[in-house]
Amino acid sequence: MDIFKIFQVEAAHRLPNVPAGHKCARLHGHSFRIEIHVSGPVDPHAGWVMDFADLKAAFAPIHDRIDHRLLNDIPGLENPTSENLARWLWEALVPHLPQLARVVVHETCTSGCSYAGPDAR
Ligand SMILES: Nc1nc2c(c(=O)[nH]1)N=C([C@H](O)[C@H](O)COP(=O)(O)OP(=O)(O)OP(=O)(O)O)CN2
Ligand SMILES: [Zn+2]
Repeated sequence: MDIFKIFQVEAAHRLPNVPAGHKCARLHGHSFRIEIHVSGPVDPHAGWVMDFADLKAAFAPIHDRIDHRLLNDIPGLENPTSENLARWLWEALVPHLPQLARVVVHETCTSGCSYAGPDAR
């Protein structure tokens, strides 16, 4: 079964590799909505895959690294597209959360990215 928790991150970015004149080359900010999904069996006694609180605790140090930051300043996020942010989040989180199944980055209300790890297409 797959469970998830949603986190809100306020952050600024600019995209350095877009074509000349692209609006996203300018510094701007987003209220990123980030879904962290884990999957596994439902423990028959607890009745859950894992405690949502443990999921929140695993994400907390990463939230601190990106919230109210300029993403371009963070090593590995020099080109902070949704795709690169999703991959960066995966790599930061998976050592602490081996049940990680998917990272979804909602950059705006209408745009985002879903990443299920390097073994998925
Ligand atoms: N594949 C990607 N394309 C774009 C990314 C990205 O990370 N991956 N990022 C941007 C910009 O950062 C921009 O902030 C978001 O783009 P967009 O969805 O075009 O933003 P709008 O709010 O203008 O969208 P509308 O729904 O058209 O109003 C650009 N592209
Ligand atoms: Zn943007």
